[in-house]
Amino acid sequence: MQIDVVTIFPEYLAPLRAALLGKAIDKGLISVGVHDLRDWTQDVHKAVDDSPYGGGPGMVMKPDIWGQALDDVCTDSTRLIVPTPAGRPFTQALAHEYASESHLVFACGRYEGIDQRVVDDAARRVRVDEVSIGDYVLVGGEVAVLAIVEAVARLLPGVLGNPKSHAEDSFQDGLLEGPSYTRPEVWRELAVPDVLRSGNHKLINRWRRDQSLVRTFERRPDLLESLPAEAFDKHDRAL
Ligand SMILES: COC(=O)COc1cccc(COC(=O)c2cn[nH]c2)c1
Repeated sequence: MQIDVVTIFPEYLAPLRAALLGKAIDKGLISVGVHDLRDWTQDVHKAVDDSPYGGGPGMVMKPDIWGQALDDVCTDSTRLIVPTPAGRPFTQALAHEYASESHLVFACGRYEGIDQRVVDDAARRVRVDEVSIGDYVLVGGEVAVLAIVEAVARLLPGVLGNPKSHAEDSFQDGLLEGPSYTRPEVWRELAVPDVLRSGNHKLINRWRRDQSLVRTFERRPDLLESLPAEAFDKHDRAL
């Protein structure tokens, strides 16, 4: 998979080459290109933003600069992803979709955002997703790109040590992951739940499922509502 990121802060993307992703890059599973948007400016001030039409605070990123950058970086098979607070939610399902793409391009917005015509024009040639990683406002898209790229890269075969660990991902069965424990058996007078040391895997799986359901009900009831009825067996309903 080829990943390209266009940003005015290329150094912000340095962590992409560290650790997990660094290994994936070394193995040739992913190749990452980081491009400085200012490389496409012609003026001495390398201006990338201007005042918003209609007035209002802040600045908007200029369409002409972005247009040239995306013309050079995108290809017909590109999936263009623009992190924005106004985007549709980035979810584990979308991470799986992105993991099957051959070329992801990320456009990092700053200030009050990118002139909307950049997205509208790009959508004439490539698939464009404006996605949100959460209901809060960051200063720019770079941090969101780090989060999205990590969520996608870990799904690629060969990137994670243990391929089975996706199967137990939170959201994999639409529920939140329950609590996990490791040695010691008692720590600061807190003991590991007995069932986990029983060796009875039928009971253990049942207990883990119950923990997931209770945690999801308590923390993310919205996730329960979006699950079909057949997702719950008779024991679940008894909870
Ligand atoms: C068309 O897209 C744009 O104009 C994007 O512009 C901006 C402007 C400011 C900040 C950001 C970064 O994204 C977030 O803050 C964000 C994403 N998820 N949750 C918060 C992007």
